[in-house]
Amino acid sequence: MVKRNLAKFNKTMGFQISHSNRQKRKPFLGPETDHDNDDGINGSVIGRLLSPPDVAGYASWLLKHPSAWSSFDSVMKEAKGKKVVVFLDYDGTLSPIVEDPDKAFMSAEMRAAVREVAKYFPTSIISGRSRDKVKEFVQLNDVYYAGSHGMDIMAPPRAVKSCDKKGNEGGFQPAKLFLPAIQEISLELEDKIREIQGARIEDNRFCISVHYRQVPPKDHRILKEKVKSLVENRPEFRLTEGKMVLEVRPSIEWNKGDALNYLLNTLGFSNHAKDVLPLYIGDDRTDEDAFKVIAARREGFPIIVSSIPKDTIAWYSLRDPSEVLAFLLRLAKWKKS
Ligand SMILES: O=P(O)(O)OC[C@H]1O[C@H](O[C@H]2O[C@H](CO)[C@@H](O)[C@H](O)[C@H]2O)[C@H](O)[C@@H](O)[C@@H]1O
Repeated sequence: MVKRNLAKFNKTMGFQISHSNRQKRKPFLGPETDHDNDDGINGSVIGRLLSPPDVAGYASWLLKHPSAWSSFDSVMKEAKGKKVVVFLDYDGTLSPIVEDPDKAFMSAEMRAAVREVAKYFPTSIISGRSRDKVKEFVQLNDVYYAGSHGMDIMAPPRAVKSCDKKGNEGGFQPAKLFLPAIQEISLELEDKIREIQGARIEDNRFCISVHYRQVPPKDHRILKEKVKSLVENRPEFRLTEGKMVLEVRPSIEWNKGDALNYLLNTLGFSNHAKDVLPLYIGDDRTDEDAFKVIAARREGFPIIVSSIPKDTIAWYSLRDPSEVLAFLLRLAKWKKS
């Protein structure tokens, strides 16, 4: 049985897989109650040993979300003669998930790969981090940056079409009016979680992350309850969950999917243009909003980064940031040749 599962797994990894999931996609089921164990921290490398049940589960998940790497040639056939526009998430996609959010550095190889991709395709990074922070990590000029889950967008000067009231070229900040309230709730959160060992707050400008990766598991529930109760009393905010992080954000209808559409427009591509194929790579729940936008277009490449089976509407998958790196290099090479 184990042998058969392993053989199936190898076959799945090695051969091209049909993309029949595109017709039979399951809807995204929304946030689960706990999101503690799905990020493969310390395990997110190619060649990680999977236990037999993992192997079988991952192999059958791969049939629904084929590897964008293994099926590269057939996937990219669709892109011939069309304009591919690249969107990348940061944490868990361009950098591995690490204990300390301040140390989620991107490797020099990954930076070079993104630089190479940006030479051939319009490229944007859409992150939950503050825009300044993600730019500090990425250190590239020729890409667009959208921070705070898309609530803080800045285009590079070469593609800019518009200025905001202060003359900031290409700037778009739909949650600007919330800034004073965000600062207030940030102080309240600090106060609420002060006593919980390991809990930390990250100021992402238009949203706030409450991290619990370093909180002892016995205290997770209490931390979540404290944050939830605070947000429940502030209707101008809502709560989303990421990888061992709670994210407090303004209750506006704006997410990574809206940012993707905004950037497509800024680049001069109509949202419905048939010759434009958005490619989005991301690993977390907030990335599902961007996958949803691509799925609604029925064309493009929504790619989830995961080394374990998970609920997603992405059509394709990559195991971890090292596969993302390999995929990006191949994408640039494909265009070059
Ligand atoms: O949209 P993203 O770029 O993926 O940002 C989402 C959150 O990523 C960061 O937190 C996650 O990565 C950390 C570093 O690996 C890890 O320690 C943490 O547990 C993860 O949740 C970032 O720190 C958050 O502010 C972002 O919202």
